[in-house]
Amino acid sequence: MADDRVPTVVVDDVHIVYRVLGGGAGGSSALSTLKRIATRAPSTAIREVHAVKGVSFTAYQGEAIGLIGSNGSGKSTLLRAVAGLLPAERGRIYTRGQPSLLGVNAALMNDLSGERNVVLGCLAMGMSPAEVRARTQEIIDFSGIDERGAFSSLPMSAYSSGMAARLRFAIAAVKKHEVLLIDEALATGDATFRAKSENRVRELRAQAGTVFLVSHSLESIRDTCDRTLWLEAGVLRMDGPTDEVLRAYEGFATSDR
Ligand SMILES: Nc1ncnc2c1ncn2[C@@H]1O[C@H](COP(=O)(O)OP(=O)(O)OP(=O)(O)O)[C@@H](O)[C@H]1O
Repeated sequence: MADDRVPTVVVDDVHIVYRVLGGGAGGSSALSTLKRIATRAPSTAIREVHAVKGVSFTAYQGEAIGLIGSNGSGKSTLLRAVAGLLPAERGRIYTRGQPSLLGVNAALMNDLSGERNVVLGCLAMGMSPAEVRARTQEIIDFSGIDERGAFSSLPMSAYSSGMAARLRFAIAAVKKHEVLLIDEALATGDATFRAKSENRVRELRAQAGTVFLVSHSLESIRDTCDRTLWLEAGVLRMDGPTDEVLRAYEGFATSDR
């Protein structure tokens, strides 16, 4: 059967390893350091964390893919690697266009007003100044930050974490992304905003992009994604239709492990 789907992300046997200073065997106390210097032994104070272990999958245009798994299973790490922010130790990641990572940590400037951050964020995403001017109000309205006062003219440092996350989401979601990576963004904000942002994810998906969503809210994943990847201890345990994967994951999460 001919496959006419367009691949947007190909992850081929990817391993990601963090190296942490000061966590190695042999200790990092003054005595062990002195011993090492005296014996000229190489420093052992680097510990490796093998966060993603041989993960492979292909994502296609028009798909919304959920990423689930226990705490520390490697979901955020994999997303950051797809965004090009972390190098793969082994294996390869191919992407169509530059994926945009929309995380709760997306960089905005705390000292600047929400409105100025909208302008900065849009320019950074490659929009023209005219386009930015035309869409600034729409972004602020979508974020809802002005619903309880003129917060858009206040510095971001005056925002609650939910308000800041909503503004970040509104900025990133205004643009059509070939590959949009969302890390827990939908978990922030209140129920009304969550419903709005879930709708926006559906729209982005309809515009033929690929959306990845990392969330601990299985409800969000169920409502937004038709395919789900389940990571456990860095290993891809299951990749398939959301309903099937969630059923297996729920069984795993409630069983005695
Ligand atoms: N900057 C870092 N340096 C060292 N180790 C890290 C770093 N970030 C994550 N890790 C480790 O990598 C592993 C995977 O972490 P990651 O944050 O990707 O998991 P996650 O599935 O997103 O977790 P959660 O559901 O808790 O957000 C964990 O063992 C974590 O301790």
